[in-house]
Amino acid sequence: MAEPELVDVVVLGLGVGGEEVAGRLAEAGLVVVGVERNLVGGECPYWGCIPSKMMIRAANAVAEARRVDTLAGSVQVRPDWAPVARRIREEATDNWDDRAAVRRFTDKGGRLVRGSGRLDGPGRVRVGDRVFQARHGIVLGTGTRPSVPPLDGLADTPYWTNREAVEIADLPGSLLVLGGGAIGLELAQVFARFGVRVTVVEAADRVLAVEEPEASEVAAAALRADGVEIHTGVEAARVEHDGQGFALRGTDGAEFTAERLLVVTGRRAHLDGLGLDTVGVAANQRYLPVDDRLHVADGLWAVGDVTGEGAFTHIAMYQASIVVADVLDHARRAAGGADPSGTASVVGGAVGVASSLAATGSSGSAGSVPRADYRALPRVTFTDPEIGAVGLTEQQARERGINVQVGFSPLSSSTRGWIHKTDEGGFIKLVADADQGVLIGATSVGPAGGEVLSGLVVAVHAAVPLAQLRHMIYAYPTFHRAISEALRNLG
Ligand SMILES: Cc1cc2nc3c(=O)[nH]c(=O)nc-3n(C[C@H](O)[C@H](O)[C@H](O)COP(=O)(O)OP(=O)(O)OC[C@H]3O[C@@H](n4cnc5c(N)ncnc54)[C@H](O)[C@@H]3O)c2cc1C
Ligand SMILES: NC(=O)c1ccc[n+]([C@@H]2O[C@H](COP(=O)([O-])OP(=O)(O)OC[C@H]3O[C@@H](n4cnc5c(N)ncnc54)[C@H](O)[C@@H]3O)[C@@H](O)[C@H]2O)c1
Repeated sequence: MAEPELVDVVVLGLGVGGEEVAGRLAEAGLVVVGVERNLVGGECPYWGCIPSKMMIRAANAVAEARRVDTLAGSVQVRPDWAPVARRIREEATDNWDDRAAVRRFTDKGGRLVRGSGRLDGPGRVRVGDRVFQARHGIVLGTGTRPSVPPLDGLADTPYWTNREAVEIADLPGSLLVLGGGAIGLELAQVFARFGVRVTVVEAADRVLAVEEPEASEVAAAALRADGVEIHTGVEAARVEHDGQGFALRGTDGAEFTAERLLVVTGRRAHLDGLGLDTVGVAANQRYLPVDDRLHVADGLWAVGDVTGEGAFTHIAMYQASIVVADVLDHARRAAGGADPSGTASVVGGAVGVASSLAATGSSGSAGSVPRADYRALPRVTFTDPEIGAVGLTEQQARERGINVQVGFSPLSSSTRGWIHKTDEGGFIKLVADADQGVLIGATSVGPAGGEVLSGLVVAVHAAVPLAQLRHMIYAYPTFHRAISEALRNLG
């Protein structure tokens, strides 16, 4: 067996969260090995947020141009996928090549080990026949993969996941989308706006079922207006592919056909084959349970989608800053004692950083390491209109026994909504804790729903008293001014 190589920290998986942790710890002077088996940067830049938002930007340009017909005369729009595919290939993903990301990491002092890593006992990671012993800890940021339902016939067909959908050079004539969640809705609207005949099949009784029912209604109506067929409450039973196209049959016998099938029915964490059992952590869990400093076990942290705290890039980045502060804190405290391994110079780097952080009050002692707080977790589904939400939905708040007040205001009744002609709908919905006198959740749907959300995130995060929110000045005529009306309607 190879002699273990002694390092400070090993980060397994260099997606959004892992790369951030590994890069910042390396910049802080620790000896950091980052292990990545695919592309440094992970799902978001190559097959997730960035290319999908480029697709959305293009599709929204098409839709906005068509709105000229209602507002300003007439235009003829002939959508073409070629510039979108080219932009994704050349600008977003560098043809799915991570050389720039690798350089970004190694320039910070990190060491990249390409391969599939697994835990090999406490503090140890194995990558092929190389073994690393991490003095200060291991961080797991292995992300997720599509969770594909075990439907009869599906496995043997050339179905798409988000990866194939993002990589296409040519559009299909028709597309079945299995799953009406965030990915399904965003991509369904894009393809429909480029002329693809799109059908969404969703098992729950509404699309985007995790958000407010009013948001689901607006999203469904907007997609239908773009020509998308939506079938909710349909349990898929089996799939067939005859070389030309797909047929999807529901348990009720309904059949849907299309040239292509996109399966976007959620994600599952990469935990199998990670060697979790070698450190006493159960491997058969859906996610890795973590505490508020992202600890999984002694000397073991997790970051990003694997934690199950919300599969969003901003959650991975938020958690990463906590992990960085906590690992540096551990390194500083370890350096305060004896240095059995004799890598004092490396630890000296960590001590330097940790103590200077302590001096500025931003980290450095256990008490000042920030703790994760997800009360004001924001999420935005980038359909048009955008669906922004923060904190609890009305139903979640009621299920917690909170004395709930709800305020609602349709965008169409605000001056800006009326001027804009928000035919696709939009609204502000507020969920307040009447006893505490603060907002605990909010939804903002509209042409700039994700941007309008920011003020509501501050309100929930900082528990700004309702009285103070009511006596704020909201610029006229903005979309966000609808918040003041929703506040007036709280009851
Ligand atoms: C289509 C789509 C659109 C999205 N849009 C948005 C959006 O608009 N906004 C948003 O906030 N979020 C969005 N997301 C979610 C976002 O992409 C994820 O939340 C984010 O990528 C999570 O980062 P992560 O570091 O946890 O994992 P990942 O990005 O999945 O990275 C994990 C990395 O670990 C590697 N890995 C796994 N196992 C091992 C192993 N054993 N050894 C070595 N390497 C390993 C993988 O190869 C991968 O590179 C979207 C996702 C998808 C699929
Ligand atoms: N804008 C963003 O921030 C953004 C965009 C895309 C994805 N994401 C992240 O990625 C995650 C995964 O997205 P997703 O859309 O794959 O998952 P999701 O969990 O959001 O939605 C999956 C949908 O598929 C449905 N479904 C599951 N099994 C089914 C079946 N057998 N038949 C029919 N429907 C079925 C579910 O009821 C659900 O509505 C999201 O939860 C989100 O965290 C974020």
